[in-house]
Amino acid sequence: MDAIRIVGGAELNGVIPISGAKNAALPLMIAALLTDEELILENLPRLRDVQQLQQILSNHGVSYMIQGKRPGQDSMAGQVVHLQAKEIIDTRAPYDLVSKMRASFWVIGPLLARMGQCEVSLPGGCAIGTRPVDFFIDGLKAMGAEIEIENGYAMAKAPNGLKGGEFTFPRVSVGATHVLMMAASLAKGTMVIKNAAREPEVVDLADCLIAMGAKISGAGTETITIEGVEKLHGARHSVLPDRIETGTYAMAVAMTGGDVLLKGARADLLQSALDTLAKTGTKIETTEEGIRVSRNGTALKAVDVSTQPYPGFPTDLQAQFMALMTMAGGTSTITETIFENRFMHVQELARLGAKIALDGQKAHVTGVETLKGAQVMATDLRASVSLVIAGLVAEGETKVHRVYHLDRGFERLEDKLAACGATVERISA
Ligand SMILES: CC(=O)N[C@H]1[C@@H](OP(=O)(O)OP(=O)(O)OC[C@H]2O[C@@H](n3ccc(=O)[nH]c3=O)[C@H](O)[C@@H]2O)O[C@H](CO)[C@@H](O)[C@@H]1O
Ligand SMILES: C=C(OP(=O)(O)O)C(=O)O
Repeated sequence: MDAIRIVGGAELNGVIPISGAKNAALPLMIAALLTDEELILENLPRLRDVQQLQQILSNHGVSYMIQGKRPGQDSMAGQVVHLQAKEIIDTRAPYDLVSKMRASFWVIGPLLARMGQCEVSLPGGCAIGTRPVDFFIDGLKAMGAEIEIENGYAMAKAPNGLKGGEFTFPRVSVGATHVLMMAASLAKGTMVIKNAAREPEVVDLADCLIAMGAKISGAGTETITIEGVEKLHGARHSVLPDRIETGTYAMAVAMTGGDVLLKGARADLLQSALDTLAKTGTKIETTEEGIRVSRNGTALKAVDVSTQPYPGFPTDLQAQFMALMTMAGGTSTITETIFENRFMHVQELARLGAKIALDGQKAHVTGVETLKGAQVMATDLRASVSLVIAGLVAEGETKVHRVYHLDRGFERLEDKLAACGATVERISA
């Protein structure tokens, strides 16, 4: 299996293009199930999760056509993909496909709304906690669905169609907000979702659904109101830039030092993370082209952080920030509040010489003078990239194994870093 080999020590200087967001692309692709007309998505990233979802959707009958590259188009430009669910040929989302990726469970919303019934395997995804689906089930039940869990499948039906109503999430859930919003778009009457996720990806999905004819207001706030319509139509929508990829490369530059333009990045999508990074002594500037990140000679300061739903510091940047703090002056306390088991990178960072003490949901990271290269592997996507960030400054060679995690969510990671001066390559280990 492939690994990423890094020889630490080089500064990053240059330009890194930011891809379309994985966590927006996935629900947007799933929204294609809501209409028999064509949904055209621009700026879709080239990722394993996107490919995996393509397979799941084609199993339901969605045709998928990647528009050819235009002459002179930048090789890093996102794909333009045409999706069309003219007819839903299968309402079963089988274990083999769904178990590989959490977001594939989200087909439950559109399938139920359009077809009145479906059977969806309980999901898999990153090993970062138990990740139950109770909010999805309770939310859909509040819309009149009947759902039983049988043999590892959610068996869902809505014999009289889905209807509006009100549902308050016990805690913020991005996925369940996506699903209720999609389901309610085709329900009878008005659905009010309270304590909804405010993540930019929720707003992106709402924008696309509105372009498809949905009547949605309040996306990006705690209360979303959806007035159901009989039918949705085709639309063209561009996936927003990936705020987690942006934050990851910003932290990589903070770690190595240097000066990099994150082209196409939008600061408003990750202000809390950028503010935290600025406190470490990293310079952040917003330009017309994106975000410029630099650190030239200033020492890294230890900063405490606690993950929170948007607009707070994202859990998907926690591992990367921890990698950065391993080289800061002093001790930083990092608190994970979203997932109960998202510290799997700690023991791997320790292999590189990091000093981290775990105390329940808190990690106390005491900066060291140097990290030293080693063989490491991680069990999830963001944990894997945190090891790459540490490897960029570790003395000697670091090999990050299980690259498939990285390929789920980072498009051409090694090319983007190598173009800015890092010694990094993909090897067959
Ligand atoms: C593909 C995608 O967009 N994934 C993101 C999405 O995951 P995902 O949508 O799975 O995460 P949620 O926002 O649903 O999870 C938040 C918390 O709610 C809990 N919960 C959720 C649903 C439920 O039915 N019951 C329940 O208890 C979860 O276990 C977790 O502790 O948001 C997370 C939180 O920002 C990110 O880390 C993931 O990268
Ligand atoms: C946890 C993540 O993905 P997923 O929800 O698909 O497991 C992530 O993108 O960091």
